[in-house]
Amino acid sequence: MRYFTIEIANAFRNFSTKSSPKKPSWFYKKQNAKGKPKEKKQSKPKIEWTDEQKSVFSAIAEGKSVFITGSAGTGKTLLLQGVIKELRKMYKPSKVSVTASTGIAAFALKGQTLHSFAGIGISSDNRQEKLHRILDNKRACRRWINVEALVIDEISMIDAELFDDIDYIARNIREVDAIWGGIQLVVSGDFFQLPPVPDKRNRKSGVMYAFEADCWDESFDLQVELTKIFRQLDCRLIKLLQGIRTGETDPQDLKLLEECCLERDYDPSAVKLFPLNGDVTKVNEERLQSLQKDVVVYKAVDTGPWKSQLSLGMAPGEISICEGARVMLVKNLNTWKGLVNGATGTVVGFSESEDTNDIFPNKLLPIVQFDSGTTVLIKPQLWHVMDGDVVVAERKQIPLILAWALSIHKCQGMTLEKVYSDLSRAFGFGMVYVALSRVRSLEGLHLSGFDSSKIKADPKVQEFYKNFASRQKKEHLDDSCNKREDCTDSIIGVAEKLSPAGPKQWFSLSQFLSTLLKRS
Ligand SMILES: Nc1ncnc2c1ncn2[C@@H]1O[C@H](COP(=O)(O)OP(=O)(O)OP(=O)(O)O)[C@@H](O)[C@H]1O
Repeated sequence: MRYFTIEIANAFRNFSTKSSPKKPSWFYKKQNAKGKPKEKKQSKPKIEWTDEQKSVFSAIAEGKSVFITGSAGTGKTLLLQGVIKELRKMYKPSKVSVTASTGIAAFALKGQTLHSFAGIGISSDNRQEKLHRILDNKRACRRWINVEALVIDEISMIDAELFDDIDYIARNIREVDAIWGGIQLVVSGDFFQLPPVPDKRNRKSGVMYAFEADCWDESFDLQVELTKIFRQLDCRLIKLLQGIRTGETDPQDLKLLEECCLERDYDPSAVKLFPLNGDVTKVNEERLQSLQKDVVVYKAVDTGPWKSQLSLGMAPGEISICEGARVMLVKNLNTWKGLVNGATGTVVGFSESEDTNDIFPNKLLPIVQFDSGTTVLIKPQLWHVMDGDVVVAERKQIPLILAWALSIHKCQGMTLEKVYSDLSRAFGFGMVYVALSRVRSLEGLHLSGFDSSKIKADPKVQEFYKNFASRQKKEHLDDSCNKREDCTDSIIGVAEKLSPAGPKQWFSLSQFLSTLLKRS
């Protein structure tokens, strides 16, 4: 097997272009006057926000701090993207900081990790030491003073102590003795998904999740649980996943899972999900080598002072591919055509780039046939690490990773058509749920090494959501009582105004109406 290494900025210099592969017919279709493939203008699919999602937008517009939660596939990330747009209109874009607990989630929102925003790095300092470290860091201080709205995604992986530390830092640096120093906070995540990485601190204190933080309740004016699931349509799968999420599966659900374990013809287009990284690398390397084709290695070009942050995201520092390799897109290229983060396909060849841009002279780019049927020439893309609205690092790379196998940690947040998961080494809370909730249908799910003892939900999280549901129910009841009283008052008001002989003659009718409405 031969390897061709390509550094994107000098791409393909090492690669002989004399015998460049013949371009497929689709490549020449729809050329415009300048000889470039003509992109047909596509309208974006329309999003119909649900009432729950709309309630978040209203609260945001009123300057409220909001916690958005809900099962996998209820649209938390999509909603967050809409909210970020609104916040940027309300404040200046530079005043809105977008963060997440993991690099992958942060990149998906074009943000940065919470640690890097806060200026605390990965440290085990106590609260005061952290504060002093930030006070010595001018850029971090400026960020804290400048920010008006802070977004935090994938909150399930932030631990309670860090959540309290950051509130303390915000108050002290901004010198505002109000919760979070007066910042509008928007937090999103599902505590039934992957938990914080256990460390010495949270093991010792026994306090783990952000909702256990002292400042949690005070941090939000509104906490919303999204209930409409968009990712799956099959009621049986939705019920099964709800049971796995909360750790309460019934025998019928388990039977469905057992059927997914039955020997079926292995579908090579399914993504293999493993709990451990070692298994992922092994499978991908073995499959690549088994193809016995010339391999092209794409090396990312990284620039900017925060380059080190780039490796935390999904865009690989280096990717080796060859014809026949199974790959996955790690960036949304065209939502309408289904070329979205998580779309899988096969490399069917390479083609010389027609891009005359100086930075990319004569490049061979992979041609991928996606499982949806679309075949596309994949061009290099840019990923940014942002500090507010300033780009502090940039990566240029082909937006692909090998996709025979993926780790369950990496797939959190993705939607996948077909999954083959070996759960024999699944560990900890939420792992089985995260793996299984990626698929859209039962037909797309194939399991091995599964036994029901691997389904684990933390009792603390169960308790949190039980209280959450009863609180929401109570708030909903109070709200509808208030609305009903308002409605009764208006009807009585109208009746009194309409009375030709004054309000008194209408009294019995209005009293009757009032009693009726209050009773109903
Ligand atoms: N209001 C909506 N109308 C139409 N589609 C929606 C809506 N909200 C979400 N979706 C779609 O539902 C799917 C799942 O959404 P999303 O990935 O945001 O869910 P999530 O709650 O963040 O999931 P996870 O917890 O697994 O990360 C996406 O394909 C998204 O486009």
